[in-house]
Amino acid sequence: MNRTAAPLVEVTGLTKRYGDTLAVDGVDLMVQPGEVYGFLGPNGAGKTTTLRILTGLIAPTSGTVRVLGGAPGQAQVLARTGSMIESPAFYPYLSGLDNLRLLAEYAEVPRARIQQVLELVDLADRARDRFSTYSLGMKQRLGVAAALLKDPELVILDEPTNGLDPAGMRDMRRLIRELGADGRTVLLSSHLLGEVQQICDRVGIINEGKMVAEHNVDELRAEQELVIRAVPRESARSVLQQAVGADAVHLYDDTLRVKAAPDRAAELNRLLVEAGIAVSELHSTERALEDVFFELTSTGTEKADVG
Ligand SMILES: Nc1ncnc2c1ncn2[C@@H]1O[C@H](COP(=O)(O)OP(=O)(O)OP(=O)(O)O)[C@@H](O)[C@H]1O
Repeated sequence: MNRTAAPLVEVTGLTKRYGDTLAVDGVDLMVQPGEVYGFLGPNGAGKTTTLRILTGLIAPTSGTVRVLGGAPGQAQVLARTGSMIESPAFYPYLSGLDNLRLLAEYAEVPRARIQQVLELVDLADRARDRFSTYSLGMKQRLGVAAALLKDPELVILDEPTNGLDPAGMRDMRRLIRELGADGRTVLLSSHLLGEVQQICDRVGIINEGKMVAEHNVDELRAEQELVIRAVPRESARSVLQQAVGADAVHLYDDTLRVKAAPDRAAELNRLLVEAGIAVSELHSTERALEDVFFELTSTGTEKADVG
């Protein structure tokens, strides 16, 4: 990630008011080149409103917004930005391919690019089928394909996995990770902490229009706990303490809780088994978004840019 280059998205003191509703309340947000940034918050937190402002669909009430060094909605900014805000609109009786052809013509994108984006989103095989026959996951992927037509530097996706079944979610997560690995900058919104943890480098948490925290995702991951049920328990505790440090292991009910990322589970399991300890349960705790909010808000509003 290039930290010295200018941020692709720079938002300061952003506010949007709808009548009496303050949908966005003084949000600061920076997205750096090459990062996958997750904008996380419950329904109604102000995510869609913020993304609509960033793509020039609506104007802010106050605050400054720079996207790719320009104002949102400017032609040269739009040319370098791909977005999918809410459900993408396509002609149901046209194929995915024909829908993309129309968009490519409008955006003056060479036709050869269409095949590339269809392959990127894994829709090449079904490209000639009518849009109306697509699963929701395929419809969303076509939306991402459309967003990628201009080969944009910045991709903005509003709740890209919303409403998808587990397989559809997995495909979409994989696709977004690929976009990030490709060096593209991605800003996505989600209400699912687990999803953001799997896809993003950094996460900004928004609640009731305000940014309550901004974190490097590795940090959030490090805060996760593994739950381990093993006998004899004291031997298990000492094996785990040797592996991850005494402070990172504690007893809760009749399980051991270990502050460690889920990807250490296999290694810890192996250490326990090698020490002759019987492990009957080992899983990571799914920290609910509400828990994270509770922790963040109970100690006052935190805003720490750790990127
Ligand atoms: N066009 C509008 N007119 C009036 N109020 C609106 C409008 N759009 C959004 N709001 C309100 O602004 C607040 C933030 O909505 P927003 O859609 O940005 O939240 P969100 O975090 O994207 O949630 P969701 O995932 O449910 O879309 C909500 O209280 C919503 O009701």
